[in-house]
Amino acid sequence: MTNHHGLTGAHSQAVQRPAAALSVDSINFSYPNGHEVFRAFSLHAKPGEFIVLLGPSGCGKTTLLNLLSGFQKPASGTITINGAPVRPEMPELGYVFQSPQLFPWLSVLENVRFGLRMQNRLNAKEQTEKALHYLALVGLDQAADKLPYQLSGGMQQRVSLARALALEPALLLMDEPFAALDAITRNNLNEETLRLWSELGQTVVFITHDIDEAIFLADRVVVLEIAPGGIHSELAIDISRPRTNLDTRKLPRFVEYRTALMEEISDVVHANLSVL
Ligand SMILES: Nc1ncnc2c1ncn2[C@@H]1O[C@H](COP(=O)(O)OP(=O)(O)OP(=O)(O)O)[C@@H](O)[C@H]1O
Repeated sequence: MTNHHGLTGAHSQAVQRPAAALSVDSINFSYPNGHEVFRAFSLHAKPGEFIVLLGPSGCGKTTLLNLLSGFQKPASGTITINGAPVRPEMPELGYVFQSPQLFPWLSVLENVRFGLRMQNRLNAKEQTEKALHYLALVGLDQAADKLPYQLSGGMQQRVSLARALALEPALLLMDEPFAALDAITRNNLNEETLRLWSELGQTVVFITHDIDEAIFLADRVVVLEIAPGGIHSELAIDISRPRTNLDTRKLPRFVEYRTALMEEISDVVHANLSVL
């Protein structure tokens, strides 16, 4: 596909890092005020696995993502990506946050190019080409010259997904990326996320408190305890891929998983009513 930037778009380049193995081994973490969030917590993701962390508010999901990305350090224990201790500037890491966090004064294209520019990756023409490639993958190459305010919330979150993917991360950390969107847009972006993941193959750690979203996306759903806790339970999602909103969400097995996870979350909440 050639666009008015005179550059080729989707499917012109498919340079991917291999997916990352993530190991969290027996970490302990408390905030400076003494609030303990993790005690001897461990989590492992295989390369290419799609893990969803599910838990009620306050169980430590965001804290865990900050630890996984190296922004916070555990007091003890280790977190490694492909065997190397995690650091925020690792090229293997990509992030998508709950709000798109786009620069309002930069075009959509420049927002997606931004990380490549900051990391001095590629020359200017190649950066633009790569940005357009990932914009095309999220269906927004035609919006390259628009400013963020000209896009809907869902489109802005697509741009932020393209920005993360343009760095070709081996581990993509997604912190409730679609929580602020309406249900229809969220379902569409769930489908979009799976399509991109099946194409690009990175390891994904996705945080949500939405049970249906967790089942739809995951290879494995990890239910977290209220802090200070650990893993309450895990559920392998044995539903074939590709998954689509129309077909997958009505499967009897999907409904069984939903009931099972509602019970797990209810256990977590009822065991901790005093702290919620
Ligand atoms: N800077 C901080 N200092 C002290 N305690 C904190 C700090 N940030 C978070 N906490 C506490 O740590 C626990 C975990 O917080 P965290 O934000 O990771 O939970 P969460 O599961 O992401 O919640 P939510 O779904 O509401 O965002 C909570 O009890 C929270 O009050």
